[in-house]
Amino acid sequence: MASTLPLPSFNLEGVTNTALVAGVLNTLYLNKNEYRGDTAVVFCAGVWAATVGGGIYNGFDTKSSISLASIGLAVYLGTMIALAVAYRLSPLHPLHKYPGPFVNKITSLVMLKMVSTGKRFEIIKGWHAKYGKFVRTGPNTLSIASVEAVHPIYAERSAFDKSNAYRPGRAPVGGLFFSTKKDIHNLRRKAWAGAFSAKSIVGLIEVVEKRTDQMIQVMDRNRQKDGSIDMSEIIRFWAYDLMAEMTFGPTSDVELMAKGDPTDVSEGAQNATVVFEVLGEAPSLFDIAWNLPAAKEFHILEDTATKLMDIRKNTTGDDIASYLLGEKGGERLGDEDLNIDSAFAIAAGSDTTGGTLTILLFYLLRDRTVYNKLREELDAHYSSPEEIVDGKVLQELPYLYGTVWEGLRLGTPFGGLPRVVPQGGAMIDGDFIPEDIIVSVPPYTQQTDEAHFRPRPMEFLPERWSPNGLGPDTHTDMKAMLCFSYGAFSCLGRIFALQELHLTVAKLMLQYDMDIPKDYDQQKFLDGILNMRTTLFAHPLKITATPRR
Ligand code: HEM
Repeated sequence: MASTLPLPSFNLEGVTNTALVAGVLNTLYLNKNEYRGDTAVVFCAGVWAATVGGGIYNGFDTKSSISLASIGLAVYLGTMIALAVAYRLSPLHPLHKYPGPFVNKITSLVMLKMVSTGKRFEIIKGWHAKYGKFVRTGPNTLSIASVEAVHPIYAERSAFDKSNAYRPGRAPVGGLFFSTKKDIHNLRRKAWAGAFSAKSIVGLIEVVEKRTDQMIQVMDRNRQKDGSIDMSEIIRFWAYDLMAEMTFGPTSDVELMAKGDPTDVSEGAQNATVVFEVLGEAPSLFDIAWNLPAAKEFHILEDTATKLMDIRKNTTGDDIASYLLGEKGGERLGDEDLNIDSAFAIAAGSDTTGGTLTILLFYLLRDRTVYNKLREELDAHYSSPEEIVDGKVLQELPYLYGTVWEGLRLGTPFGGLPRVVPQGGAMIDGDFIPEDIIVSVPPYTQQTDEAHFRPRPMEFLPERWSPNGLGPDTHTDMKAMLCFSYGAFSCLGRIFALQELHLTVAKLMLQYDMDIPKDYDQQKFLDGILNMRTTLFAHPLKITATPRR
């Protein structure tokens, strides 16, 4: 092969040997050290350009120098890829004994592609059914379908840090959600905690009441000629308006229910969440993507939040911003952190609740027995939506409580909650897992497993949450519910979200006779649920809703 190249063989040999050695050394280095994707691209481009320059300097023509540099780069990258593949498949790899799809053991790009389908939740569940409790989902990642794994990974004091899947490309590190180290994250969480105290929640729930009343008006206004209403969009707009007001108080002018979404704030934010979720499987690619013109998309919500925060800074109020700005005591966050955290507040509370509510409504409306039982329970306590004055009391209504938890069980938007095994490794459900391995417990697999929820784990049956359950063989294991996660990084809005869902479902039920249109394709709706830390609905939910009085 060398004789066909227009290069003196000693140079070709020199370059290939150097590239080979560099490839071996770099593989050894990268096995223990992190690298940034964009830096790697710049490094390779720099070495390639320097080799071209060196060739020209040594008297070769440009074409020969480019060939020489390209061959060198190919040998360098080829060596690294070959060594990585050999190591990942060899018995020397710490995850060698764990089963999983063959190609997943070689490259994390398979997971990236799989996550981008929006069906990670179902695919992972299928893998656990095929391979068992521990599944090797990537070269260095394990999915562990086990209630025993939840404590060591998420809940204990020694629980693990978040993985690089949370590293937001090249964004300045910071922000509650994106702080991967527990100690740094703890400090930031303190700034937030007051916003969700029992006292603050009372004020926040008033916003839910007001916005849900507005949603009812919008539903009436947006009823189509055939009587149907597109609930996916209305719920998305409701959730964004609500969270923006909770975050910025009355200074928020995110009014999607009133004005629509001409600048695609809600879609842009959802797309950004999807990109974060997908590229989180290959953080080095995220570094590269961050520098591309398309990265504008990531910032639509942040730009909106920055503008609103600039206005909000000039006033005071009882909103989430008041805690981040240090108005209620505590330290004020720096400007960059304020912008990131306020954008995150809107995304964290809107897509999650909106997606869950949409899926909950679908299941509730399609089963008339479930629907009628809930209606009976609510009618026995209230004669109109206006009579509901305390969202907390609603959680004492057993059927409503079961309805909300079934919605959370089947509608959870988080596919995985990846964490890194700390130095020295850790015992997880009887297995010693070495340090630096990325582990996660898959929420949907756990929440729909017959071992934890029986009978009929795939069915929406609110009774399973009541004391008598679905009969003597009922098993409902709250510990298997990962929808809000556990421990240091768990959902701060959990108590609020539960009240919000109870209140909204109760108000809609008391306001309307609701149903799913006869010709609505229910299977298409289910097939179109795409979960990527946010829930996209490829086939929007349509319902009918006639005022009851
Ligand atoms: C059904 C609704 C919701 C679900 C299922 C949900 C679920 C979650 C989960 C699983 C996490 C942890 C994610 C991870 O570790 O990757 C999380 C974090 C968080 N959620 Fe929620 N959430 C919901 C609603 C809300 C609401 C309404 C708010 C605010 C009002 C909120 C605020 C937060 C915050 C601030 C965090 C970050 C906590 C931290 O990093 O310390 N969530 N949520």
